[in-house]
Amino acid sequence: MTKEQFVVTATQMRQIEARIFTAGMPVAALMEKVGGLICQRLQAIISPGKCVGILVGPGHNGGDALVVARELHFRGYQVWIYQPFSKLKELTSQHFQYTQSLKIPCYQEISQLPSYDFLIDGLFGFGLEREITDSIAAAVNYFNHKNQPIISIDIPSGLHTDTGEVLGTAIQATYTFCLGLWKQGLLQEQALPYVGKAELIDFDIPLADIHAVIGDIPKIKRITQTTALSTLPLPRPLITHKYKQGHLLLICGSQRYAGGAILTGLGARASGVGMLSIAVPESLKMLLVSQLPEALIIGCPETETGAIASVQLPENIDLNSFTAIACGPGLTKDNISIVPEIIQCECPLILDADALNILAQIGTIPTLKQRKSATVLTPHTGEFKRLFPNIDHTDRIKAIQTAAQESGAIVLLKGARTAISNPQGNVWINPESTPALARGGSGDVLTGLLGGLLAQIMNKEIFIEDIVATAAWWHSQAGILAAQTRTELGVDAFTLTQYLMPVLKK
Ligand SMILES: NC(=O)C1=CN([C@@H]2O[C@H](COP(=O)(O)OP(=O)(O)OC[C@H]3O[C@@H](n4cnc5c(N)ncnc54)[C@H](O)[C@@H]3O)[C@@H](O)[C@H]2O)[C@@H](O)CC1
Ligand SMILES: [K+]
Repeated sequence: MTKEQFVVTATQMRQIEARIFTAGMPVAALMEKVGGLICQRLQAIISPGKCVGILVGPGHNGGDALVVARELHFRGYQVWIYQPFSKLKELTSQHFQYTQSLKIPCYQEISQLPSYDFLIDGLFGFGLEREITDSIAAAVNYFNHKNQPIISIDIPSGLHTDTGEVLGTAIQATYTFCLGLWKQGLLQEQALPYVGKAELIDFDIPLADIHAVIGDIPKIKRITQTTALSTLPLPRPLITHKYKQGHLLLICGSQRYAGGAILTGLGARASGVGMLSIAVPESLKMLLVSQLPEALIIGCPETETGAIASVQLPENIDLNSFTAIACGPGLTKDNISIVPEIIQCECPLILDADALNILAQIGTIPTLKQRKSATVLTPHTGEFKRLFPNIDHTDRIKAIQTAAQESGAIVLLKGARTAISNPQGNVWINPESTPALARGGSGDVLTGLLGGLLAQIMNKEIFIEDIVATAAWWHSQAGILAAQTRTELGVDAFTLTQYLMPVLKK
């Protein structure tokens, strides 16, 4: 595993740190090393001679900031320090004393501060334990309103290290240099407006110490390009045929939402699945044939309102003929009997969109308990709340762990930081996405893509959860690539499907 994949809480980081110190690494030496690495990155961002304000807190986050202040001072930057605390931790205090002997200007009141080009935020790191209040809160708000770039050391001051919640107020960083290992809070959706561009500063924590604290197989992992591309493109043997490369059944669409079926189909197409069958209301059949000529389109009897009344498969085929089924996009809730019918299948099943709304209506847990094989639920926040009304979702990671455990399903909670949990509580977080994907139909594309990937892994040694994580990564990377070429407003769901392949070619 690479360091980029690990995610830690404040407690875990403290335990890892303690192991390194117990093993003999001097605390001051580590701070010096970290400060030096931060400086190297800063010099690439801030040109020489610029004025840099350094915000110094009472703990070791402030200590890091003081090492940075001293180094930038010697590298020819105009540095000043804002340090409003009466009591500092010992090491921090020593560094502070030295910066004062160097005559680096220091201020305690924001009213006295000179102007600046950049700000380095070393107020609080993972030691923040309560809300920021009073004059410190006022200072944080003052710096945020200045609209000058801020670089936060470890985590924007004011964010909860684990949940990403704002404790009182928080620095809105332009960049966050996360130290050593990714802090869980930086990957939580609510932290996003504060984190800016986040990068990891690796300071050589021994793998043995990481594993000793978070286990051999970490509970929470960041999805990275390396992990995603370890399964993509799915390998194909030289001698094979279409049915050996997966047979996916999509159950989707209605007269009201015909486009959802097409987009789901196009997502599935991009997965490379060997055979694609799509069950839609009979009246949509020709439309689907014209859009997806390679797919077997199954016209189903429809309700008066134009929804699928029942899934009628061709002769010699039943639900167990497929290697995966995905159900939901564009279904409507007009016929709720469709979900109890589909969950009888013995292959992996994805439930999305209206299939989730129906599931919420008929009872999530008792319905899913009847399933014998894997189920993947792909709700957005609104659907999640309907499915699991009793689960507090302030901490999205905890929420999906609880949901997955209660339901026995793999839960993929969509959002700016899509997160996935399996019933054992193992979590995968997608660390990169784009608001360009906040658009009708983009979830349908994900369902098709995921379905197609799931259908193909049956005889391969790939875990379902890993392929779910891969699908989330692939989908968001396609959105990012499309937004880069077409702007954030140019990524409609159809366009998105056209950028899935280029992600892999890149
Ligand atoms: N984990 C590691 O291995 C390393 C950690 N380092 C730095 O050390 C930091 C953690 O240092 P600390 O544990 O000293 O913690 P912090 O520097 O995050 O701050 C803790 C201090 O702030 C005070 N405090 C907490 N909440 C407050 C509030 N709301 N208002 C006012 N005061 C408050 C605490 O009493 C304590 O004195 C990391 O974030 C990182 O920057 C680095 O120096 C090097 C290596
Ligand atoms: K900070």
